[in-house]
Amino acid sequence: MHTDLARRASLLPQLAHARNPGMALDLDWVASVQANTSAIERRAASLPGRRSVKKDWQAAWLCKAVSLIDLTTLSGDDTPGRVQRLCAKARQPVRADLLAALGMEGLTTGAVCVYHEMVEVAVRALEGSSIPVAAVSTGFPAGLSSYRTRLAEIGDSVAAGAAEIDIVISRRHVLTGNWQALYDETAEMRAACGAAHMKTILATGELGSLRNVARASLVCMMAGADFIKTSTGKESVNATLPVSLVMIRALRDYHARTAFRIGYKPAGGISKAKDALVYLSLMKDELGHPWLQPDLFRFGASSLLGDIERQLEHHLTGAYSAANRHPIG
Ligand SMILES: O=C[C@H](O)COP(=O)(O)O
Repeated sequence: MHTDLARRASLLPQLAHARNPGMALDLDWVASVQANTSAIERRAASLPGRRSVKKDWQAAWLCKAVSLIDLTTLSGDDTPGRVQRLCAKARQPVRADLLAALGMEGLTTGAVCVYHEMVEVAVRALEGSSIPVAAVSTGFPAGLSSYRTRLAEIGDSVAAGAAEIDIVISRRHVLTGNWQALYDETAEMRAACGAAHMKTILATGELGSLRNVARASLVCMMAGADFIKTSTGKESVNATLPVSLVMIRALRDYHARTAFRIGYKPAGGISKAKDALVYLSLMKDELGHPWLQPDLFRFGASSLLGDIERQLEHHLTGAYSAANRHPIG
C-alpha cells in the first residue's frame, strides 16, 4: 500500500481499544437526556453545504470510506452465488487497475453483512482474509419474533462463524419508556453474542422523537453494545444527519462518563460518495480521529460502494463509467 495515500486515508494500523463491558442501568442519567430538535435540525442542515475535501485528499477519504463499509445484502432472494460475488467484491472492492494507480492494493471493506442463512457461505468465501462476517439477528427487521427465538438466533449465527451480530431492539420498549426492559433484553443479547461484537439497531425512524433516540442509544450502551446503529434499511426513514448528531453526541457523553468508546453505524439509504464524505467529516468534527477506524465506525450500505468506485475512477481518469459496470456494491 502506498504510504502517503494510506496515511491520508488513515488506513495504517491503529491501537485497539477496550471493549465496552456495559454498566448498571442508570435511570437518572437516562431521564436527564434531552434533545433540542430545532437546534439539531439546523446544525444537520448546514453539514452537506460545508466545503468538502478535494483531489488526492478526496480520493484518500473515499478509500477510507470503502474500508468502513459493511457491504450488505439483505434480500429475500439472496442466494449463495450472490453472497459469494459480494464477498469477492469485499476482498477487492475497487477495480485492480484503479487500486494500483491509487497505491491502495490490499484495500478491503470493513465487513460483509448478511442474513443468518448466508453466514456460512460468506465465512467460507472470505476465508484467508481478515474481513469479518456480520449477521443481522433477533427477528430482523421488526424484532417481533419470540424472545426465545431471538436469543437462539444469535447463538446460531455465532456458531456459524459470524464475528459481528447486528441485533434489532424492541421499539415498543422505547415507545412506552420501559428502559428496564430494553436494558435487560439488550444485556442478555450481548451475553449471547459472547466474543462476537454486538451492534444494536435502534430503527430510529420508528422511535417517535430524537429524545427517544438519545435515550435508547444510552440504554443500549449501558447494556454493553459495541456499536449503536441507526436502522435496518427497511424502515420508511433510515439513517439521517439529525439522528446521527444525536447518536454521536450520546457516544461522546458515554465516553466522557465511562472512558469507553462505542462504535457508530449509520445504515440504510446511504448510496452516494458525497454523503459518505459528509458522515466522515461529521465523525471527525464531533468525535475525532479514533472514531474513523473500522472498530468504531461502519457504513451499513448495499449500494454505496458502486458510487465510490465511480468517483475514484473519475478522479484517476477524468471520466465516469456507466453505473452498470459496477454491478455489485
Ligand atoms: O444495514 C444495512 C442496510 O440494510 C443497508 O441499507 P441500504 O440497502 O439502504 O444500503
